[in-house]
Amino acid sequence: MKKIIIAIDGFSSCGKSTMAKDLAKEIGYIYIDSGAMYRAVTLYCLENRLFNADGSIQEEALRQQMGQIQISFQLNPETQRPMTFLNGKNVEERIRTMEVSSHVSPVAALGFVREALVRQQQEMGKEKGIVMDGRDIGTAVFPDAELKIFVTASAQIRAQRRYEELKAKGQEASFDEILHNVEERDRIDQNRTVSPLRKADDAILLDNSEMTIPEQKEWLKEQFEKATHASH
Ligand SMILES: Nc1ncnc2c1ncn2[C@@H]1O[C@H](COP(=O)(O)OP(=O)(O)O)[C@@H](O)[C@H]1O
Ligand SMILES: Nc1ccn([C@@H]2O[C@H](COP(=O)(O)OP(=O)(O)O)[C@@H](O)[C@H]2O)c(=O)n1
Repeated sequence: MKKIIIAIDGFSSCGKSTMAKDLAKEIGYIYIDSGAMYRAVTLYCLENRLFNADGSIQEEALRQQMGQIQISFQLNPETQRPMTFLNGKNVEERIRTMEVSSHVSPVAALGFVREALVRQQQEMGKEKGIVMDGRDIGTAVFPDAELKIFVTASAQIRAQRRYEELKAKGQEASFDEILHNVEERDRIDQNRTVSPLRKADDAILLDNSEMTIPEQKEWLKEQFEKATHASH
């Protein structure tokens, strides 16, 4: 069967990666978490002190150093989940911290950062057979993707899901801090000039507020079967 490109965009912490990973595993596609790439660049900025005291970014320094930021993914054999590597170091844990979450959106709003990462993302998908989740996959990275999903859920539910995720990792953070970060990131992501977060006209909208993980997995598989069946 012809391999396609599947783009899963949407708001922070609604379950995009979970759905994308589950489907990719089931149909034997590559899975790419584009958000992890923006988080890795943000971690690089934190580790190389490219943030000023007021939280702004030393943009020129970062632009000069973009060529030295190598991001790659390796599958964790135990969990079958991808691990994110920054310049050869496994940073999967660190990129998920609230420190990175509270710095990533301004980094992701920089045009030269987006150009560099989108080029890499498009390279990864050139053979198709890929599921990629993020904010601009169906609008900017793969506008011709054969299947586009846009996921949303109430901010409260999304914050609750992230709260439980961090708690399970032993990264305790207050629900209010997480809710604020989720809403703040969505506001910045939707209002930036470069590739703002928005639903592609041909994307299928899913509000998974009331859906369980198995239900959303089933729903996505059905969309995939329709898309590949229709494309014969
Ligand atoms: N439908 C759902 N119901 C409850 N929890 C969910 C659901 N989908 C995902 N989750 C959980 O919510 C957290 C965030 O999911 P994730 O896939 O990382 O979201 P995103 O990729 O949109 O940020 C994870 O802990 C995940 O297990
Ligand atoms: N394709 C993408 C993916 C993420 N991002 C940025 O990276 C941040 C983190 O993305 P993420 O998918 O890891 O965030 P969560 O939805 O997991 O909280 C987002 O808030 C965006 O600012 C982006 O601009 N474009």
